[in-house]
Amino acid sequence: MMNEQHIHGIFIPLITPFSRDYKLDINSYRKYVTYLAGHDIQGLVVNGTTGESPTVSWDEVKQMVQVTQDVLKSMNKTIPIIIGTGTNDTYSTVHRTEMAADLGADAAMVVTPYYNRPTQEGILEHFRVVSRVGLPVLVYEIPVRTGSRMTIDTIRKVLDLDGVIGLKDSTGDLDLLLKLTQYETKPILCGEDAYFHAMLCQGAAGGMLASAHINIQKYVEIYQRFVTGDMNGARDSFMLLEPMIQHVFAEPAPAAIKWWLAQQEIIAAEQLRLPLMPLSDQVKQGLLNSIVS
Ligand SMILES: O=C(O)C1=N[C@H](C(=O)O)C[C@H](O)C1
Repeated sequence: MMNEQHIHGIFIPLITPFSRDYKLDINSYRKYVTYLAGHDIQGLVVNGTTGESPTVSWDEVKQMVQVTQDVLKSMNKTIPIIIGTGTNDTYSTVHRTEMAADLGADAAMVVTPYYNRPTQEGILEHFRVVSRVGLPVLVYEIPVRTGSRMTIDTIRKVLDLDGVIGLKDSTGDLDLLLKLTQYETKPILCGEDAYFHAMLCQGAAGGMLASAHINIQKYVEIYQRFVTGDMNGARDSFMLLEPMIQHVFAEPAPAAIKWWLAQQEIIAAEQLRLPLMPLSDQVKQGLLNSIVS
């Protein structure tokens, strides 16, 4: 299982490949995970936002986790597996976190509860109850999707919970990060791709970044340069990625990532589940033009 020391470097939020008839394409998934595991990454996340979690069943999650474990074992790799278990219902989140533990996950990623508009106290209680399951919890704050936002005081209290090992911060709020990292805090991962370099500068421990699919090695290199003190090199390399990142998120993710993976023949089809739609031709062209090697 993971602990705070494991939260650093580049984490890949996995897509869920579908066939043309919208079924889980497990053969593509196997090939895709084999490809990813060949890189110097610190974690794989099944059933995150990039995995289209609102449209994926638990049975499909289970199949993907088992294949991920098989692939890693056959490659003799020990990359932690994090499973997205968060919902807006505390008790179903507890149940899914228990099932994730049974599947052998190394941690659960739990999003701030959405839709029911809980109070700060309710959000804290949600994380308190889920953290007692015993599977380490990575808290996922993404107000643009959840419609609910933790105050700095709530984030500190949530991070103080025993079973919580860190935060994935997709707020894009550098001031928040600065306030958190001013004092001793559990590790914080950047979850807002365009801010990766800026967040490293403000004390982030790494990133969980869908855009890293396009050039994993480059992201690993930026992180390595940063932690070894080559600040200018890290910044210059990241600047070259920025136009690509803009295109990846120009339309709802993970359309661009799936399209690119299908182009590379890493997965068979770029298929998304509705209501997500395929990438437009305009963004495909922009993305191709913006990719640097
Ligand atoms: O899959 C995720 O988890 C990610 N979430 C962020 C989002 O949904 O906007 C972006 C990040 O690249 C990965």
